[in-house]
Amino acid sequence: MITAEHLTKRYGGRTAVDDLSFTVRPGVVTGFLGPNGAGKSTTMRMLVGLDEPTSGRITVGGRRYRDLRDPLRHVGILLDAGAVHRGRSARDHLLAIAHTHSLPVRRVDEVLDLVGLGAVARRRAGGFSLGMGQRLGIAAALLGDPQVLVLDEPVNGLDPDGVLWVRRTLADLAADGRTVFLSSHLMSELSLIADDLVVIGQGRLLAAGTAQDVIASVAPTTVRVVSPDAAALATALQGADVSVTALDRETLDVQGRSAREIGALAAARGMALHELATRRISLEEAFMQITRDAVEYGTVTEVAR
Ligand SMILES: Nc1ncnc2c1ncn2[C@@H]1O[C@H](COP(=O)(O)OP(=O)(O)OP(=O)(O)O)[C@@H](O)[C@H]1O
Repeated sequence: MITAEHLTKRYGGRTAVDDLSFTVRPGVVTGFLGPNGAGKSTTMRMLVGLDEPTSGRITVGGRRYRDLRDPLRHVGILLDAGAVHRGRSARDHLLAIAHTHSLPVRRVDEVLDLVGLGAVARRRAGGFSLGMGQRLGIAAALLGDPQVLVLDEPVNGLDPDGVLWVRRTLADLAADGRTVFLSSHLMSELSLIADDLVVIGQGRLLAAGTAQDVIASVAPTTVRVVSPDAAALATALQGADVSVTALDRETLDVQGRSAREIGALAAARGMALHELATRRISLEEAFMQITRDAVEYGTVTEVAR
C-alpha cells in the first residue's frame, strides 16, 4: 500500500505537488496519470526518497522510504531505464546492484529469465534496444522481490509488443498481491494496463478510483434514443433523477435510465424505437476532460476553448 497525505513540494515559488492525498492498493495495477509537468515524477521521487516533501508525507506500508531497512526488498523502482552503464553486460549491471544490496546472485539469473533477457544476459546493455532496456530496468526493480513496484513511464516509446509484454508482466505481479504503481502521460497506453487510476494536474488531485469510476465521474452514461414518439417518450421518462435532452424531433439523449429500462418503458406504452444505444466515453476522452484546465502547455485550440 502506498499512501500520500497532503503531500506538497515547492521549488522556490513554484508548487510542483500541491496538497496531494491518495492511496494505491495492493493486488491491482494503478496508473498515475497527468499531463506533462503535472508533478508525477516529483511525487515518485519523493516516494523513493530522492526528494524531500516541503510538507505532508508519502509512505510505503506506513513507512517513509528512507526509514525502510533493505529498501530494495520492499520497493522496486524503475525511474529511468536508460540509467545503466553502457559498457556493462545486463548480468553485470544486475550483479552490481545485487552485491551492493546483499541480494543473492541466483536472483540475478532468476529475474533475467523472468523478463526474457536470459539469452542476452552477457551482451552489453549499451547495445540494447529501448524495449530490452525497459526489460532490464524492470529486472532491476524485481531483484529484491519487492511487494511494491514503482515505475515511471515504463511503456514510454515501446512498440505494441513491448507494451503488451509490460502489461502482462505487471498484471501478473499485481495478481500475485503486489502493489504496482506506474506513471504515464499517455492515456491510450494506461487504459490497457491500469485497473485503478490516480489523475493529477498542476500538482493537484483531479480524480482517483477504478477506471470506470473515474469515467463515470466526468460523464454519466448516456443512452441515445431515436423514436417517432420521442416527445411522448420524453414526457414518460420524466423524473427527478433523469435528464432528457432532445437533439431533434426524433432523437433524445437520456441520462439516469438504462437502455433496458427505456426499452421496457417504450414497449409497455407501444412506442416504436428506431435506435437505442448506450454511449460511454472512452478513458482517453475522460482524461482529456479531467485534465483540460490543468495542461501546462496546451495547444492553441485547447487554450482557446
Ligand atoms: N528540480 C526542480 N526545480 C524546479 N522545478 C522543478 C524541478 N523538478 C520539477 N520541477 C517543476 O515541477 C513541475 C512538475 O514536474 P514533474 O517532472 O514532476 O512533472 P511530470 O508530471 O513528471 O511531467 P512529465 O510527464 O513531463 O514527466 C514542473 O512544472 C517542473 O517544471
